Amino acid sequence: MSNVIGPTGENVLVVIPTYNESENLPIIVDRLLSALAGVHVLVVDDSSPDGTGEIADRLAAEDEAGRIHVLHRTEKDGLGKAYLAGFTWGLAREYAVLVEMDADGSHAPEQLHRLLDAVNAGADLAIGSRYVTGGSTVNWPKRREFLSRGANTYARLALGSSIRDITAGFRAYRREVLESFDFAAIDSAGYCFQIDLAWRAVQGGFTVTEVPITFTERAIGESKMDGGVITEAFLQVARWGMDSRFGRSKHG
Ligand SMILES: Nc1nc2c(ncn2[C@@H]2O[C@H](COP(=O)(O)OP(=O)(O)O[C@H]3O[C@H](CO)[C@@H](O)[C@H](O)[C@@H]3O)[C@@H](O)[C@H]2O)c(=O)[nH]1
Repeated sequence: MSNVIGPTGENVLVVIPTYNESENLPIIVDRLLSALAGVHVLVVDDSSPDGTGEIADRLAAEDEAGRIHVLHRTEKDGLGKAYLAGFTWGLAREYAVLVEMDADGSHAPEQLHRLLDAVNAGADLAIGSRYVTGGSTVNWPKRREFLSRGANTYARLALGSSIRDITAGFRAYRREVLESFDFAAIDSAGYCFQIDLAWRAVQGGFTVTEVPITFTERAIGESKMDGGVITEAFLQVARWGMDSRFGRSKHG
């Protein structure tokens, strides 16, 4: 399979969802464009009260190369909906690969090339994984790691999937993978969106590869994880597991 990505990330759109990330956003965008000067960035902001959206607009105006774009949404509507809006924007343009990355520095832009290398080597979906050999977490509270590992074990068993870090939020999709999904049928709002899309890719017959990354707990701001996110993931995964066991519709 031919390389679709240029040496400094040309043809790649990095979608960054933001809610109250005013301090983190300038840092992450600077790190990203320093690491890979050829990528484009799309910030999807849900009218953050702390002014993240305005900061994103300023960063976009200041980047003479026109690599930074901003999508403003009217209210906080969950990670999944923010990504779907970002993907829709990206798929309407020429990008060959669309990347998911958090704004808070948990995902190191300096490691993005690992995901892009995997795509160039043939992966349709490359997942930056904490739970394969070489992957790790730094400063993550024990409670969060326990929850994350538990969610991954549960998803593996319920779905019969072999992906070690199916909840990971640092990943690169070939555009064809996203084009194959019916976005209108994707109703996962919170972090189970990550499981949802990875499972759709597996069921669609795409090649999913995990590459090791280091996940570092945010230094600034707060996680948006809450009880609703956990309950949604638990129920959705149970439903998808049953669907797949009983041969019902592909997904969702
Ligand atoms: N636009 C928008 N952005 C949001 C929303 N909720 C969260 N975000 C943004 O999504 C990113 C991840 O949110 P966090 O709240 O920082 O996530 P986390 O708790 O650190 O969770 C991480 O681990 C999860 C479990 O592995 C992952 O599923 C998740 O993607 C993320 O990597 C951040 O950039 C945050 O601002 C929302 O409703 N709308």
